Amino acid sequence: MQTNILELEHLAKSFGKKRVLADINLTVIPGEIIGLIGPSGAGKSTVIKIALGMEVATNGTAKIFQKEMPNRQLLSDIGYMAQTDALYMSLTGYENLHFFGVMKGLKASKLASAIEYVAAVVNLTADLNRRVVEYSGGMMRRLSLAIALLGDPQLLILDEPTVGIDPALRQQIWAELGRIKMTGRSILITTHVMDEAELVDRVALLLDGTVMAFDTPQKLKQLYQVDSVEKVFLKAEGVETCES
Ligand SMILES: Nc1ncnc2c1ncn2[C@@H]1O[C@H](COP(=O)(O)OP(=O)(O)OP(=O)(O)O)[C@@H](O)[C@H]1O
Repeated sequence: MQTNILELEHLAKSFGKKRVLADINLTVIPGEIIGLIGPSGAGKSTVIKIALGMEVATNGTAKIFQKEMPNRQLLSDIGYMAQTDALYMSLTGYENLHFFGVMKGLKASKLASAIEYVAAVVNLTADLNRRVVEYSGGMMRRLSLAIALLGDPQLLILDEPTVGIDPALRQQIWAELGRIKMTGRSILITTHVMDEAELVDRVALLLDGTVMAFDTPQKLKQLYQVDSVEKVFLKAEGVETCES
C-alpha cells in the first residue's frame, strides 16, 4: 500500500461566519509534485497553513508523515516557503541561511556546503554577503525558497514560490524541483502560473471550498476536453473557453 506523505481529510475552515473550506481531501505520496490551484481567495494558503498546523481547522484532520498535525517535531523535515517572506532584513543572505539552517538542526560540518548548494539553485551566490534590506522583492523570494530547500527535507510546501522570479530562473527552479522529486521527496506547490501547473504530477483544483478535481494534467484536460490546464481552470470556474 502506498504511504501518504501528506493527507488531508474532510478539512473545513471558517473565519467567523465566512466559510472558506468546506470539505478538502488531498493526498501527497512520495516522489510526486502536487499543484494546488484555484482563484485568488479560494483558500490555498489556508489549506497549507492547516496542513502545517499554523491554522486550526474547524473540522477534519491533517497528517504529515502519517502523524496528526500540529506536530513540532516534524517541522525540521518540512521545507516551507510562505507567501510573505519572513526574513531578517538587517542580516545578510548568508546569515539568514545560516540562522535557519541551525534552527533546522543542520550539523555545522554540513551547513556551509548546504548553503552553497541552495544559494546556487536560486542564483543568489553573488549576493549572499549583502544585507537583505538591499535585496529586491524577487531576491527575497529566492532567499525564502533557498531557506525552504535547506536540509533536503522529505516534504516541501511552497506557497507561490516563483512570484517575481524571471522566466529563466523559474525554469532553473523547476528543474531543481524535478531533481528533488526524483530522489523520492514530495512537493506541494501553489501557483497562479498555469504553465507551471502543466509541470506537476497531479493538479488539485480548489473551488468553492472543495477539491473539485484532482488528477494528472493530462487526465484533467481529457476530462474537461480542453488542451491546457489553464482552460481546465477556466471551464471549472464556468468561464467560456474556445473549445467549449
Ligand atoms: N486569518 C484570517 N482571518 C480572516 N479571514 C482570513 C484569514 N486568512 C484568510 N482569510 C480569508 O480566507 C480566504 C482564503 O484566503 P487564502 O489566503 O487561503 O486564499 P488563497 O487561495 O491562498 O488566495 P491567493 O491566491 O490570493 O493567495 C480569503 O477570503 C481570506 O480573506
